Amino acid sequence: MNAIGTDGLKRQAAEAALAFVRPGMRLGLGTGSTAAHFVELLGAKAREGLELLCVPTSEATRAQAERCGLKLTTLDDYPELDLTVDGADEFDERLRLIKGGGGALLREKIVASASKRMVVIADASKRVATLGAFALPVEIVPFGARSALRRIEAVAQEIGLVGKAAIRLTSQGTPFLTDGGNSIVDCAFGAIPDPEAFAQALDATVGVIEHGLFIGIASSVLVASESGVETLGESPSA
Ligand SMILES: O=C(CO)[C@H](O)[C@H](O)COP(=O)(O)O
Repeated sequence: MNAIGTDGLKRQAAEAALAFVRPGMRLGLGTGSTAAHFVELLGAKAREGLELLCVPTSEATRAQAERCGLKLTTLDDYPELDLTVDGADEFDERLRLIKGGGGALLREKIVASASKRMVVIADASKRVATLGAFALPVEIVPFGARSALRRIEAVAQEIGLVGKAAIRLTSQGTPFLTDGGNSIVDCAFGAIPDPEAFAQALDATVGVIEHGLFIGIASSVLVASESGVETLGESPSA
């Protein structure tokens, strides 16, 4: 535990992301505890008169954004967004991410991919040399979930990844379902030396809807540590 605390660092990263926001922007709002700080800060700006239109990446974020007084829209009305700000479970020096710890990876990837820029906000504990210490979430169709899980293990093994994959459960022991009504498989395969190869293999696996490897999507990562907020990738003025 550091002096500021993890939550304080998340807040600092969220504050730094405000520098990327301009009046009139169409914004994607991420999901999770770090993104929640950003939504709260953005809500305060909106109440001061900043005009924005926002697309939430989950029902939880939608509810928070509504409470904060942010104006919401959809990708159907605005298929292209200016900016998405979201958290991550892990990131590396090439701005590759693991996301989906909160189970929102599908909408998060759709919204981020529809955005000109994706700014990731994180405390420094999320920074890794090699992705994979955090079990990779993979969203699958609930029908035949155990078969999909076996296929995921098999394609992982083909590229040298071995470990345990498990269908995510709630704290009550019932199957966890995403906002879209799908299941999540958490893949604890350890270090993923070639995330591109694993992403490609998962993309081609029957039953897989989407996975939490975000490659070539993030344009910046704002990393908060005791020594301040470091910007990896593009700065606000880019
Ligand atoms: O991908 C996510 C949700 O699906 C989150 O961004 C990720 O889990 C990080 O969460 P937190 O900011 O609470 O650490």
